[in-house]
Amino acid sequence: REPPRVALVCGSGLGALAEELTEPITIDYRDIPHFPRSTVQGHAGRLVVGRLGSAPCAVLQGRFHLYEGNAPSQVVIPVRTMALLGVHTLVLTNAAGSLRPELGPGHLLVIRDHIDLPGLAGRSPLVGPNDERFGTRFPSMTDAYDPALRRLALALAPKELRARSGVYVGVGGPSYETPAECRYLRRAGAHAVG
Ligand SMILES: O=P(O)(O)O[C@@H]1C[C@H](O)[C@@H](CO)O1
Ligand SMILES: Nc1nc2[nH]cnc2c(=O)[nH]1
Repeated sequence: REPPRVALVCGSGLGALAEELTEPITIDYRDIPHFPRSTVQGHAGRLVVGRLGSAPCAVLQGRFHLYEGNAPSQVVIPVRTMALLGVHTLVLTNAAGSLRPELGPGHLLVIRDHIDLPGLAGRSPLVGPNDERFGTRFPSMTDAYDPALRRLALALAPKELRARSGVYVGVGGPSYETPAECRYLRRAGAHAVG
Protein backbone atom coordinates (compact mmCIF):
# COMPACT_ATOMS: atom_id res chain seq x y z
CA ARG A 1 0.00 0.00 0.00
CA GLU A 2 1.27 3.48 -0.94
CA PRO A 3 2.13 5.55 2.16
CA PRO A 4 0.19 8.83 2.58
CA ARG A 5 1.82 11.99 1.26
CA VAL A 6 -0.96 14.29 2.47
CA ALA A 7 -2.37 14.45 6.00
CA LEU A 8 -5.30 16.33 7.49
CA VAL A 9 -5.65 17.08 11.19
CA CYS A 10 -9.32 17.55 12.09
CA GLY A 11 -10.32 20.01 14.79
CA SER A 12 -13.53 20.05 16.83
CA GLY A 13 -16.52 18.96 14.77
CA LEU A 14 -14.54 18.27 11.60
CA GLY A 15 -13.73 14.57 12.12
CA ALA A 16 -16.38 13.52 9.59
CA LEU A 17 -13.90 14.45 6.85
CA ALA A 18 -12.48 10.95 7.36
CA GLU A 19 -15.69 9.50 5.90
CA GLU A 20 -14.61 10.86 2.50
CA LEU A 21 -11.69 8.40 2.39
CA THR A 22 -11.97 5.26 0.28
CA GLU A 23 -10.21 1.99 1.23
CA PRO A 24 -9.99 3.24 4.84
CA ILE A 25 -7.86 1.63 7.54
CA THR A 26 -8.64 2.98 11.01
CA ILE A 27 -6.20 2.90 13.90
CA ASP A 28 -7.17 4.05 17.38
CA TYR A 29 -4.68 6.53 18.90
CA ARG A 30 -4.53 4.15 21.91
CA ASP A 31 -2.88 1.58 19.65
CA ILE A 32 -0.15 3.96 18.40
CA PRO A 33 2.96 4.04 20.61
CA HIS A 34 3.58 7.35 22.42
CA PHE A 35 0.31 9.00 21.28
CA PRO A 36 -1.41 10.78 24.19
CA ARG A 37 -5.14 10.19 24.85
CA SER A 38 -7.83 12.36 23.21
CA THR A 39 -10.00 13.79 25.99
CA VAL A 40 -12.01 16.43 24.10
CA GLN A 41 -15.59 15.93 22.89
CA GLY A 42 -15.72 15.80 19.09
CA HIS A 43 -12.18 14.41 18.84
CA ALA A 44 -12.59 10.70 18.10
CA GLY A 45 -8.92 9.92 18.62
CA ARG A 46 -8.40 7.85 15.48
CA LEU A 47 -6.02 7.83 12.54
CA VAL A 48 -7.69 6.90 9.26
CA VAL A 49 -5.51 6.10 6.25
CA GLY A 50 -7.02 5.78 2.78
CA ARG A 51 -7.45 7.63 -0.49
CA LEU A 52 -8.96 11.05 -1.09
CA GLY A 53 -9.68 10.95 -4.81
CA SER A 54 -6.59 9.19 -6.08
CA ALA A 55 -4.22 10.63 -3.43
CA PRO A 56 -3.06 8.41 -0.55
CA CYS A 57 -4.08 10.43 2.49
CA ALA A 58 -4.12 10.26 6.30
CA VAL A 59 -6.85 11.89 8.40
CA LEU A 60 -6.25 12.46 12.10
CA GLN A 61 -9.60 12.62 13.88
CA GLY A 62 -8.64 14.87 16.74
CA ARG A 63 -5.60 16.71 18.02
CA PHE A 64 -3.98 17.12 21.41
CA HIS A 65 -4.05 20.43 23.25
CA LEU A 66 -1.86 21.95 25.97
CA TYR A 67 -4.94 22.49 28.15
CA GLU A 68 -5.48 18.71 28.34
CA GLY A 69 -2.25 18.57 30.34
CA ASN A 70 0.01 17.62 27.43
CA ALA A 71 3.53 18.98 27.15
CA PRO A 72 4.28 20.88 23.89
CA SER A 73 6.49 17.93 22.86
CA GLN A 74 3.47 15.57 23.19
CA VAL A 75 1.12 17.83 21.26
CA VAL A 76 3.29 17.53 18.13
CA ILE A 77 3.68 13.73 18.21
CA PRO A 78 1.02 13.15 15.49
CA VAL A 79 2.57 15.77 13.18
CA ARG A 80 6.04 14.30 13.65
CA THR A 81 4.66 10.79 13.10
CA MET A 82 3.21 11.96 9.78
CA ALA A 83 6.56 13.49 8.78
CA LEU A 84 8.33 10.20 9.53
CA LEU A 85 5.75 8.35 7.38
CA GLY A 86 6.72 10.59 4.44
CA VAL A 87 3.86 13.10 4.53
CA HIS A 88 4.91 16.33 2.78
CA THR A 89 1.62 18.25 2.81
CA LEU A 90 -0.18 18.88 6.09
CA VAL A 91 -3.60 20.54 6.35
CA LEU A 92 -4.55 21.68 9.85
CA THR A 93 -8.14 22.55 10.71
CA ASN A 94 -9.68 23.72 13.95
CA ALA A 95 -12.61 25.52 15.52
CA ALA A 96 -11.46 29.00 16.56
CA GLY A 97 -12.91 32.17 18.03
CA SER A 98 -13.35 35.17 15.71
CA LEU A 99 -11.77 38.48 16.73
CA ARG A 100 -13.31 40.41 13.81
CA PRO A 101 -16.95 41.34 13.23
CA GLU A 102 -16.69 40.51 9.52
CA LEU A 103 -15.69 36.91 10.36
CA GLY A 104 -18.92 35.33 11.56
CA PRO A 105 -19.70 31.77 12.62
CA GLY A 106 -19.25 29.36 9.72
CA HIS A 107 -16.62 31.47 7.94
CA LEU A 108 -13.34 29.94 6.84
CA LEU A 109 -10.07 31.65 7.74
CA VAL A 110 -7.06 30.48 5.76
CA ILE A 111 -4.14 31.09 8.11
CA ARG A 112 -1.34 33.12 6.51
CA ASP A 113 0.67 33.69 9.71
CA HIS A 114 0.39 33.15 13.44
CA ILE A 115 1.26 34.52 16.85
CA ASP A 116 2.24 31.61 19.12
CA LEU A 117 1.81 33.04 22.62
CA PRO A 118 2.83 29.85 24.49
CA GLY A 119 5.81 29.52 22.12
CA LEU A 120 6.88 33.13 22.69
CA ALA A 121 6.75 32.40 26.43
CA GLY A 122 9.06 29.38 26.10
CA ARG A 123 6.43 26.64 25.68
CA SER A 124 7.43 25.76 22.10
CA PRO A 125 7.69 22.08 21.08
CA LEU A 126 11.10 23.00 19.64
CA VAL A 127 12.55 23.76 23.10
CA GLY A 128 15.17 21.18 24.08
CA PRO A 129 17.70 19.21 22.05
CA ASN A 130 16.98 19.69 18.34
CA ASP A 131 15.92 16.64 16.35
CA GLU A 132 17.35 17.38 12.88
CA ARG A 133 14.90 14.92 11.27
CA PHE A 134 12.24 17.60 11.74
CA GLY A 135 14.19 20.71 10.81
CA THR A 136 17.00 23.00 11.75
CA ARG A 137 17.69 24.52 15.18
CA PHE A 138 16.53 28.00 14.14
CA PRO A 139 13.75 27.52 11.58
CA SER A 140 12.59 30.51 9.55
CA MET A 141 8.93 31.28 10.14
CA THR A 142 8.51 33.44 7.02
CA ASP A 143 5.92 31.59 4.93
CA ALA A 144 5.35 29.00 7.67
CA TYR A 145 2.08 28.36 5.79
CA ASP A 146 2.82 27.48 2.19
CA PRO A 147 1.74 30.41 -0.08
CA ALA A 148 0.78 28.17 -3.02
CA LEU A 149 -1.43 25.96 -0.82
CA ARG A 150 -3.03 29.04 0.74
CA ARG A 151 -3.84 30.44 -2.70
CA LEU A 152 -5.33 27.08 -3.67
CA ALA A 153 -7.46 26.92 -0.50
CA LEU A 154 -8.81 30.44 -1.08
CA ALA A 155 -9.53 29.72 -4.74
CA LEU A 156 -11.27 26.37 -4.12
CA ALA A 157 -13.24 27.16 -0.93
CA PRO A 158 -17.02 27.07 -1.50
CA LYS A 159 -18.45 30.62 -1.79
CA GLU A 160 -20.75 30.23 1.24
CA LEU A 161 -17.71 29.84 3.55
CA ARG A 162 -16.60 33.38 2.57
CA ALA A 163 -12.98 32.29 2.91
CA ARG A 164 -10.40 34.96 3.65
CA SER A 165 -6.81 35.00 4.72
CA GLY A 166 -5.74 36.04 8.22
CA VAL A 167 -3.58 35.74 11.30
CA TYR A 168 -4.28 33.16 14.00
CA VAL A 169 -3.19 33.60 17.61
CA GLY A 170 -2.55 30.47 19.64
CA VAL A 171 -3.26 30.59 23.39
CA GLY A 172 -2.99 28.09 26.25
CA GLY A 173 -6.69 27.77 27.20
CA PRO A 174 -8.88 26.18 28.39
CA SER A 175 -10.77 29.35 29.35
CA TYR A 176 -12.09 31.42 26.49
CA GLU A 177 -10.75 34.98 26.27
CA THR A 178 -12.02 37.91 28.29
CA PRO A 179 -13.25 40.98 26.37
CA ALA A 180 -10.01 42.78 27.35
CA GLU A 181 -7.92 39.88 26.05
CA CYS A 182 -9.88 39.90 22.79
CA ARG A 183 -9.19 43.65 22.35
CA TYR A 184 -5.51 43.04 23.08
CA LEU A 185 -5.23 40.15 20.60
CA ARG A 186 -7.13 42.08 17.90
CA ARG A 187 -4.77 45.06 18.31
CA ALA A 188 -1.84 42.66 18.05
CA GLY A 189 -3.07 41.89 14.52
CA ALA A 190 -4.92 38.60 15.01
CA HIS A 191 -8.14 37.65 13.21
CA ALA A 192 -8.92 34.46 15.15
CA VAL A 193 -7.90 32.86 18.43
CA GLY A 194 -7.73 29.29 19.63
O1 LIG B 1 -8.52 22.16 18.07
P1 LIG B 1 -9.96 22.38 18.24
O2 LIG B 1 -10.74 22.46 16.98
O3 LIG B 1 -10.52 21.41 19.24
O4 LIG B 1 -10.05 23.86 18.85
C1 LIG B 1 -10.82 24.39 19.83
C2 LIG B 1 -10.13 24.22 21.15
C3 LIG B 1 -11.03 23.35 21.92
O5 LIG B 1 -10.77 22.02 21.71
C4 LIG B 1 -12.33 23.72 21.47
C5 LIG B 1 -12.88 24.85 22.28
O6 LIG B 1 -14.07 25.30 21.77
O7 LIG B 1 -12.16 24.07 20.07
N1 LIG C 1 -9.33 30.06 22.72
C1 LIG C 1 -10.45 29.88 22.04
N2 LIG C 1 -10.65 28.69 21.45
C2 LIG C 1 -11.79 28.54 20.76
N3 LIG C 1 -12.25 27.48 20.08
C3 LIG C 1 -13.43 27.81 19.55
N4 LIG C 1 -13.75 29.07 19.87
C4 LIG C 1 -12.72 29.54 20.63
C5 LIG C 1 -12.48 30.81 21.25
O1 LIG C 1 -13.26 31.75 21.20
N5 LIG C 1 -11.30 30.91 21.93
